[in-house]
Amino acid sequence: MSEASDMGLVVVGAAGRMGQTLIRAIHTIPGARVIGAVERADSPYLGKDAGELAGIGIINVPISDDPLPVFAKADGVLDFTTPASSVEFAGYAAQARIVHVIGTTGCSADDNARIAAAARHATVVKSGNMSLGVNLLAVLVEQAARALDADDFDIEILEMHHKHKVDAPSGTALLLGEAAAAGRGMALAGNDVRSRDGHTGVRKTGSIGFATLRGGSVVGDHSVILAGTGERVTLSHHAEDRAIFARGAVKAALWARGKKPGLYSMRDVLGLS
Ligand SMILES: NC(=O)C1=CN([C@@H]2O[C@H](COP(=O)(O)OP(=O)(O)OC[C@H]3O[C@@H](n4cnc5c(N)ncnc54)[C@H](OP(=O)(O)O)[C@@H]3O)[C@@H](O)[C@H]2O)C=CC1
Ligand SMILES: O=C(O)C1=N[C@H](C(=O)O)C[C@H](O)C1
Repeated sequence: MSEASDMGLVVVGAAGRMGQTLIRAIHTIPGARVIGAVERADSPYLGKDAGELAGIGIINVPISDDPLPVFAKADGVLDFTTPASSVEFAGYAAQARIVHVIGTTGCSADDNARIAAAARHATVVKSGNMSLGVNLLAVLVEQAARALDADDFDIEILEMHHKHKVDAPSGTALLLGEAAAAGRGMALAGNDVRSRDGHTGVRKTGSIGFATLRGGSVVGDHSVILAGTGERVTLSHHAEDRAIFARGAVKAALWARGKKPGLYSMRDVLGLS
């Protein structure tokens, strides 16, 4: 049963894997309701009911290709789409002065700068992973990296995702890399090794390596390995259901409602900062 005070949310990319998972999640969470659903102009799903597509029955929200009128009547937007689309949606969310939760990964430095600029007017929560478990893992990784010296322990990050994923390393792997770098008191940029092939030479002390696996239907597996001489510490997270990301995104939207414009992280939302 929805209330007049419920947060009205628009799901962009409503027909996608996360879009449909979000529609189902919002349906079960008190205080939020779906008031709009957006897809690309040439989507075969335009005009279809977003609830029916997501398998929860008709919710009287047709999928539209025109974000502006939908954003104008919304309190927030949940966005798991593509980097270019998220930059565009950030501009519209800023115009409408609403909450924008961004789960999209693979954003360039330029994309992130544009989103940060939009966050002067919109309340933006952006994270490479919206789950409680991964954000707790990031805190643990930071602590472990701080406790285990770079001269004694090498940090490698391994991730596996389904065969449809288009970006690498995953947003989560990069988030965990940032946490490890913060624990070591250094920047990730310039210390990351994103792939290895051929005669690479020996490992550079203090670098953070990434390895990417893709296949099948894996929702998302991440391991941070701290490898010493004669011992290894491995900190891992295994996502079994996309609902963990969707519930985190709705939690972020409800948390951000009424907060002043700015760029926030899931660590802020979860009180783990
Ligand atoms: N932060 C987190 O916790 C998580 C992040 N993600 C990230 O979310 C993103 C989406 O993942 P996933 O759902 O698997 O991908 P999908 O490809 O299944 O879904 C993306 C959807 O967005 C649509 N879309 C693309 N551009 C636009 C646009 N301009 N306007 C409206 N709709 C658009 C796509 O349509 P079309 O297919 O027609 O192009 C598609 O339906 C990825 O970057 C992924 O890494 C995923 C899970 C968790
Ligand atoms: O594309 C996905 O599916 C996922 N993407 C995010 C990432 O890049 O880390 C989060 C999650 O692992 C699923």
